[in-house]
Amino acid sequence: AHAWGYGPADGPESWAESFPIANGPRQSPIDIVPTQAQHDPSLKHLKLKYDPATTKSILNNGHSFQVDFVDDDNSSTLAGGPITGIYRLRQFHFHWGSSDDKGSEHTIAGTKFPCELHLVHWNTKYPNFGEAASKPDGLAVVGVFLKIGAANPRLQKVLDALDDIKSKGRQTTFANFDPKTLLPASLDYWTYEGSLTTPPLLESVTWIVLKEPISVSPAQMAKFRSLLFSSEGETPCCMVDNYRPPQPLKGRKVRASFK
Ligand SMILES: NS(=O)(=O)c1ccc(C(=O)NCc2cc(F)ccc2F)cc1
Ligand SMILES: [Zn+2]
Repeated sequence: AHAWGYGPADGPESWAESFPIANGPRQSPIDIVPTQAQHDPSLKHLKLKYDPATTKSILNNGHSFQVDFVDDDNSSTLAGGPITGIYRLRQFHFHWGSSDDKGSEHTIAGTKFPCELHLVHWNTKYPNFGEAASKPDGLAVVGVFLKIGAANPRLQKVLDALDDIKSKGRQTTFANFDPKTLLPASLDYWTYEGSLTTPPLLESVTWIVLKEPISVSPAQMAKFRSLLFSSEGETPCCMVDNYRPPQPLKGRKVRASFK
């Protein structure tokens, strides 16, 4: 079985043993260098349409926690931006650190943020998420940085559900949540062709990383860090530092939607 994690024995430095694509040509995350990104005036604005009624559940999957959405119709979709066609929202999740000086997967000119949100969408030209995940244009993930500041009331609704999913495998219903409330005022973004940042590391993701972060308070970060990687009954292991470090750009261009 491909048991992987973020520890010294099963972490990002050893993923290539089971997932050789880890050393592939379009791996994620990357360090985004704003001065080297090229403004592309042909990039469209992002069109996000999310229906809170599609919210299904919240799950601790042992690597992060995710809010899952019903994706059997086009109620919650992403279009425009660098992508062609319509992509359906499947789930969103986060990556974070054991302290506020690290935790994000993408970095901006070497700057790490304490947390990063990923909204995962799949291309409706394919029959389902699993099929789409194996195609070069199959997925689109919107990344949003979180920076330490005032408490974020919209985030709090998600964090209040974490007490019910403390350990790996725990899942509970979660309803009527609008992920748009987690987005910053500006939808300016950088975009590049990349991969899933966790095994199976498939090179099927068009990354759309928003320039403007949203806020999170130190107390709210403590809530993220109260989750466990471990299952109930196992030796408790805090869910922290569940981020992959930046990967080689290998000649890829990063485009900016803004000047
Ligand atoms: N951090 S990230 O946004 O890049 C990311 C997004 C989704 C997944 C995922 O769905 N994994 C499970 C999974 C992957 C598959 F490729 C097929 C099925 C499946 F469940 C992994 C990483
Ligand atoms: Zn992610």
